[in-house]
Amino acid sequence: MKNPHGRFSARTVRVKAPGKVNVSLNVGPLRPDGYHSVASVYLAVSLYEEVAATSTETGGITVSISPNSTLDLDGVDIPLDGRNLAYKAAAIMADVSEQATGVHLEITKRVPVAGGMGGGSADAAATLLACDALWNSGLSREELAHLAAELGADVPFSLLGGTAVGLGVGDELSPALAKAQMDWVLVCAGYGLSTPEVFRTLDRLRDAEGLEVPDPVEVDPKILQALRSGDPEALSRVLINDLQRASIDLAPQLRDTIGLGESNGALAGIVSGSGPTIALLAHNTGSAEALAEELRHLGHDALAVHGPVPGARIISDTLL
Ligand SMILES: C[C@@](CO)(OP(=O)(O)O)[C@H](O)COP(=O)(O)OP(=O)(O)OC[C@H]1O[C@@H](n2ccc(N)nc2=O)[C@H](O)[C@@H]1O
Ligand SMILES: Nc1ncnc2c1ncn2[C@@H]1O[C@H](COP(=O)(O)OP(=O)(O)O)[C@@H](O)[C@H]1O
Repeated sequence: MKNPHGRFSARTVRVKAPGKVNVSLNVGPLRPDGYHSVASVYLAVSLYEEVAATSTETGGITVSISPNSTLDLDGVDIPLDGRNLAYKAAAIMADVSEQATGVHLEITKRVPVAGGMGGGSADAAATLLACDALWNSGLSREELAHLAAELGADVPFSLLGGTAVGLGVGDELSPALAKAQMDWVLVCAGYGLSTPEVFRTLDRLRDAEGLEVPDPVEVDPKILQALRSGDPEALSRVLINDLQRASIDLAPQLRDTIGLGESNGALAGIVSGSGPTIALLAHNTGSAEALAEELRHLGHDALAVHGPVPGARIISDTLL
């Protein structure tokens, strides 16, 4: 953007986007495109990534990680080049924006990396929205969701937020009703699991059993009833994640973490997405905070969160 003196003036748009927990995740067969058909109920939770997109005069896309990130990123591999999901999001927005400039993306990481909570997807969703504002692209939410689906199966949900059923590869979303806030404790592992490897492990375990894989996959209506009624006890009885056995096959200690949470008052525990983050459902906010405190006392990285929360949104827009 040019100021009244014809000089370039930079602008920063800051967007926050939530991580997610899969309250249910049913996995169908492997499709010819390398993806699995899924039926999932997504819940956006109060752990947010932030992306600050600043226009630059030099052109090109650069990415950095903010020192305000709350994660311990020592030894964690986050590519800062064209493999970064935020970079990819800015690149596809630049392709469709007449007023695209160069852009620097500063990412504040709070969602565990390769944790099964869609942190990279949240960065991509936040970047789509930030670049749309920065470059006055004027895309509708629907058009942004379409671009989001090109970036990854989980990206459209981080744009939408709330509670939603995801079909297809998880990108065909329909909002679901949730009457009340649900309280959870996230237990973060100090390592990541690769999503494709977890899916491959599930296929291997299923092949060895020789049982038929459900096709098409469907969401259990009891999940939606429990969310509609806002009853955490009812929800705790129907949580399901088909990937959980594969994540536990790769990281057997996850079973103990779920057991520890349940023996310390959680209603139920589940692996979030492909893991290794464990999501423990609590009775209410007070019991979630007490459980997180107890697990931290026992040496775990535990955090109380709630959901549903809204999807990606702009938090500031500043001319520098
Ligand atoms: C498992 C889930 C559950 O919400 O989340 P995470 O645990 O990654 O957060 C998602 O399905 C992950 O979504 P996302 O992380 O966006 O996946 P993508 O980047 O699109 O795909 C990475 C790889 O995962 C596998 N994949 C992903 C989605 C899907 N429905 N079937 C698959 O088989 C494919 O091998 C694909 O190449
Ligand atoms: N912006 C990003 N943040 C984190 N990881 C990213 C990002 N862009 C690309 N990646 C790569 O994607 C992998 C999975 O990322 P992430 O979204 O954190 O996990 P998950 O798919 O389990 O939710 C990481 O291991 C990393 O190599």
